Amino acid sequence: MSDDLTPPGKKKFGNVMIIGLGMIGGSFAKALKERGLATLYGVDRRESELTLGVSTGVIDFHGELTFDCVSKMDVIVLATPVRAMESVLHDLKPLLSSHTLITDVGSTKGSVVTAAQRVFGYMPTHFIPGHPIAGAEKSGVLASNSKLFEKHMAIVTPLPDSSPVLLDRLHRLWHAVGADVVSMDVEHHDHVLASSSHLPHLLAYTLVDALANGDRSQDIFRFAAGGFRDFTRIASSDPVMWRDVFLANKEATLSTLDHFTERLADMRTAIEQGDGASMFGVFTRAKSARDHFLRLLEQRTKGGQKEVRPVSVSVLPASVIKGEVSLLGDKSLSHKAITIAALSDGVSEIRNIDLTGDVRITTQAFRDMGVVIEEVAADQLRVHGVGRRGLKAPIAPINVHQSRESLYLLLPVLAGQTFSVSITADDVLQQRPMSDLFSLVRKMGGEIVSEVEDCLPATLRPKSPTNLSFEMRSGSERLRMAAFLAALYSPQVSKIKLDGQTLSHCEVLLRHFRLDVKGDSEGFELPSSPLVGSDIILSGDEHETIWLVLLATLLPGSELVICNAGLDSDAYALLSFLQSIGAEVALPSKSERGLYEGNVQACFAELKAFSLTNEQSYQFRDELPLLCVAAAYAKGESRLQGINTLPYQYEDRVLALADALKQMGVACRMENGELVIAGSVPVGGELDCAGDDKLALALLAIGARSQQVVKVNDCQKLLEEFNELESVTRQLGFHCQVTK
Ligand SMILES: NC(=O)C1=CN([C@@H]2O[C@H](COP(=O)(O)OP(=O)(O)OC[C@H]3O[C@@H](n4cnc5c(N)ncnc54)[C@H](O)[C@@H]3O)[C@@H](O)[C@H]2O)C=CC1
Ligand SMILES: O=C(O)C(=O)Cc1ccc(O)cc1
Repeated sequence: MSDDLTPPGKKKFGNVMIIGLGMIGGSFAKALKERGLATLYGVDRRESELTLGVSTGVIDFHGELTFDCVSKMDVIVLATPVRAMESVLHDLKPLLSSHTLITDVGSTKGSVVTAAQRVFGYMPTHFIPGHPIAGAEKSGVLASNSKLFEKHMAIVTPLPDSSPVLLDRLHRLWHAVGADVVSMDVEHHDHVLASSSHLPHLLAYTLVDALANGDRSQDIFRFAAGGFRDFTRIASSDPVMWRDVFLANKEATLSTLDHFTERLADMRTAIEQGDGASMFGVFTRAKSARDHFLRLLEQRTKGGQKEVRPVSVSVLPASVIKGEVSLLGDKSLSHKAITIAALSDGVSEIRNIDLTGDVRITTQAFRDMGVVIEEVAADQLRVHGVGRRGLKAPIAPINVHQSRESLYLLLPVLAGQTFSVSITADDVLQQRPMSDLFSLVRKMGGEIVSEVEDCLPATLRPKSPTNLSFEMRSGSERLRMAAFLAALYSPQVSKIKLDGQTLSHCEVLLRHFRLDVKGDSEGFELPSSPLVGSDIILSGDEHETIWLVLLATLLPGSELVICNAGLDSDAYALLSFLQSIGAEVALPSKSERGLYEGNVQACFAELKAFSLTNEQSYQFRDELPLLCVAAAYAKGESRLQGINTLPYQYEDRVLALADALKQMGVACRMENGELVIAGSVPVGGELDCAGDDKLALALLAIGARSQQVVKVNDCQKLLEEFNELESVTRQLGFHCQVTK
């Protein structure tokens, strides 16, 4: 019978007996009872716990280990200390029938399975062990809490012969009290828990005992600060329970204790020798690992739901842009700089770096693989590079969450390491084919396996690398950087053929870190030589630069100077195109590094209508929404060809912008894949960017000279990507007002 089809009059899980009505048994009973899911019977060797159990509403009835009582149970839960379970099973054996699910909550699993095998001579199919990963340092039925298991994990450790129907019931039971259920094999469970739970309890008990019995114990406890209290809370746990755990999980505890003892000895040596660098390395890695772990835990306990508060941004018309600004480095450049610095030999200082949003994901991934990364200031990092092959195997899969940028940088780097590693992502990025990237990894000679072809999650296995020869079929800057990183692992020289964009930040960055990248618009040759740690100041965000230039062009009276521009050839070409249609823009000249670096200046100018060829539409695909706004304010009819041949995400964005223009009273239409926009003054009003930051900036630009205020909704992503929006616009004297 399925547990969901409960007959009328019977509770969902029927009769449940808890043997050992202490803190955990009591909490489980209370959770089921409060939810009306079962009739609860308690058994305990202490009568007082049962009486308290009934009077505080934790259970319905005293139970008994008699045939009459046991045979009517649907579920029996063993919740005594682990070493008492064998004698309980012994008492139960003659009373049991195979329809009853027997499970336990013990902190060790191997010993419970062995106990059952000793009692029954085999592992009964209806005994399926379990373990909630929730608890406290308290004990006894009065400490029970019906919410204890909510949003915590419950591990089940089925054996090959376990009854599938009863296993399903066990899952449902834990799920019903709010736990997330995971399945694990017994041996793995005991090793993992030995490290994550048993060792910390051992250390806490030993520390308190060592200090309590030392010479200065009075003062040590008198002057103990919060750290001591935090570290030793679990030394108040029940001694019987923990003695049983260490007797029951001897081998796994010894192995994690040995590993820890070695690391403690290293730390002792570091202190003895005054080796601050080693200490610093351990402390930074540990801090970042713990911060990361706490963030994950917080996400889990919040049910994985980040609270998203809708944000709108309004641009107030009749403003001007006046003044000088420096912009923060863009996020994609920030990801790249961290990656290259981590793979360099030696220390790099990166300034003007954007450390917000998903840049943290790339940073964390390298920290998880042993790179020490210090946050010197809000926009400055010091990266202690470990060399191209110096990363250490992470203890868990690398998770890129929702960041494609992190994924494209990390995958080729991981494929070049000598260890096996898995890489995963949040649901939105999982199961999305990324054939270009996976094929790049295979071209480097890497082995990558995934359940769904060319999708995450995936596992990389070390293989001997081959010389990379890669032809880019798109102008994607992300893939270009991925290919350059892949080239770092070729035995000799790599060749990368390009399609489009002559100069990008990718090769400029690599050259800055002393890699001799040779190449031109056709393609590149990269040597297999080390990267050298270097200091760098990242130039200002190009997309924000172009947006500000457009605003200055549209707003009469504007005079804008952006001091720290660093334009690649596409950004330079786009600003030159704006010049060609009438914009008054002064551009910096080419620096030695090949970028156009220095000041960009702009002031008001009247724009002429223009035509974009198919090729130009593709080249400017990232900035097409801004060009559509330019067309809306230009005199005459502009034509943008080849919109229907763009990759779908760019086409969608242009079409969304065309809709917004229509809504603002600007005439535009599609004619054979060509977008035609007739310049006129937009009306103003409320628009929605559907969470797209690039679209949001363009929609705000529509409001530059509109008749009424333009308010753009759904701007959370925009503020995440351009978190200086308010401060920069305020500094330049025009107002973007953020409302939550
Ligand atoms: N305390 C915690 O945070 C967690 C404990 N566990 C596991 O849960 C089990 C119970 O732990 P707690 O509830 O914390 O302990 P507890 O001390 O609060 O409860 C244990 C109960 O078992 C009873 N008991 C002992 N021997 C018995 C026997 N032979 N027959 C009948 N009753 C007997 C005791 O009288 C007591 O009421 C242990 O196996 C422990 O490893 C699992 C997860 C968390
Ligand atoms: O009190 C705490 O922080 C714990 O660690 C609780 C705990 C104790 C034992 C377990 O098997 C599982 C969880």
